[in-house]
Amino acid sequence: QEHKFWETQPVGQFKDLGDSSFPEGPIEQPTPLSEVKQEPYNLPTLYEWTVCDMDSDEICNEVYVLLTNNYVEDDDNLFRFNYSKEFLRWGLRPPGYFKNWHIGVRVKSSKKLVAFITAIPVKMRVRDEVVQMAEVNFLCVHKKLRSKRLAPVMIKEVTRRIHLENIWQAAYTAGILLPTPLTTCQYWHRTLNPKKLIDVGFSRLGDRMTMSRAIKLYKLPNSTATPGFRKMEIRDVPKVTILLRGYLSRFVVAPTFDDAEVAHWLLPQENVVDSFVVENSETREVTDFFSFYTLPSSILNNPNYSTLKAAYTFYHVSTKTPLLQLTQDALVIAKQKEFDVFNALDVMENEPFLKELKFGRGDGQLYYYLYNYRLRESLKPSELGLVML
Ligand SMILES: CCCCCCCCCCCCCC(=O)CSCCNC(=O)CCNC(=O)[C@H](O)C(C)(C)COP(=O)(O)OP(=O)(O)OC[C@H]1O[C@@H](n2cnc3c(N)ncnc32)[C@H](O)[C@@H]1OP(=O)(O)O
Ligand SMILES: CCOC(=O)c1cnc2ccc(OC)cc2c1SCCC#N
Repeated sequence: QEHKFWETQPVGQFKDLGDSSFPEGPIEQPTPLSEVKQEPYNLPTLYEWTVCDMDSDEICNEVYVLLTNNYVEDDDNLFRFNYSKEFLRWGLRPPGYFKNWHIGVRVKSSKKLVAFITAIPVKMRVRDEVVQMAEVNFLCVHKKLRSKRLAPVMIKEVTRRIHLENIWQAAYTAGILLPTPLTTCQYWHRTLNPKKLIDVGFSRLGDRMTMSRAIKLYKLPNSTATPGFRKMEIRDVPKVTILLRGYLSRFVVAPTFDDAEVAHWLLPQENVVDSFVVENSETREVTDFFSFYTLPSSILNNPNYSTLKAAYTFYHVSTKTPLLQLTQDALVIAKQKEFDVFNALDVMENEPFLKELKFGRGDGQLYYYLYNYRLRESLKPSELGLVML
């Protein structure tokens, strides 16, 4: 099928699939910075570029409102992601971030924010190479401005600004198939509130499954089981950094985290990210770690519910406590915090515990992509150590 824009981009092309004669690595070489386009790409006349300063409560709110009404919906239009303002501030301002990579489009006359795209810097390891990349996310065009080829302009503009920082690779995900996925991942869902998921139409009662049986099926203990399981604190950062770096070195593609990045991404923040460590009471050693992030969704067209409270597994490391038990404890915490569902991708070593802990396979795929970087063949999800928001 035609990809008029993506055919022009340095990404693996569908026509080249199966041709393993290409070398692994960058597809295009860097351009001298003096040759990178200095001025922004042209927008249609009525629109103008704007930098969205996420420190400003007013602008952060405009971004929040645009995404709340126009961001990703599932195929059955049951849900639309409802990233919170504090989540957006967290996700978009990691150490070393660039304000002018938080790009908006406004209507010149009304100043209404009608489109958005972001990038953040990440040091990504691909096999044995650490490559400075950008993670591109939150691409959104207002529903009223769809199918006007605005997205390619947004993508070219964020690419230009990233190039100006002498960065030539990027990573991104999408729920749609584009040229050409690094890997294809599967969502899995662990029901915590069966009644609500049935009422909203996500889950169905099988013919032998009554509501009370469904509630019993998904019941969880009232407290965690692992001795030494506690909330992560700032004093844990150095040990968690060592644990996480060690664990992520197992995967073909994974981000590298220094202490500052672990502190940013993994220290608990209410309604944004929860993280736990297992500390051995004798040795004081931190042996395991688990985290999940909070991403609610608006429930569309339902008379009884407006919001789905969803937790998403983030990064975790198990060296002593079995991952199954660690995840079970995270489920217990999520249930205590009244999450309705606990979501996970089949990346890293997640697949084994998913089935054991009564996760159901979702019907949505998540495709991972690299920009301007070719791998000889696509990866299995278990070879990927990257979770994107
Ligand atoms: C070195 C640095 C490099 C940095 C850049 C790296 C690359 C970063 C890439 C971005 C990563 C973002 C990751 C991310 O944010 C996470 S995925 C979430 C994307 N956002 C949504 O789904 C929100 C709801 N949808 C919309 O707002 C619009 O439908 C969007 C804006 C999605 C498309 O607006 P539209 O009005 O529906 O469509 P046109 O403007 O007419 O444009 C159609 C063209 O856009 C291509 N398209 C559609 N959806 C795409 C998607 N999700 N990725 C990439 N490309 C996408 C499509 O294939 C076609 O090109 P083709 O003709 O070649 O097929
Ligand atoms: C109950 C299980 O489904 C979801 O949690 C959920 C919630 N909101 C969404 C909004 C947009 C959306 O667009 C693909 C999907 C969802 C999903 S399923 C895929 C995410 C996961 N796990």
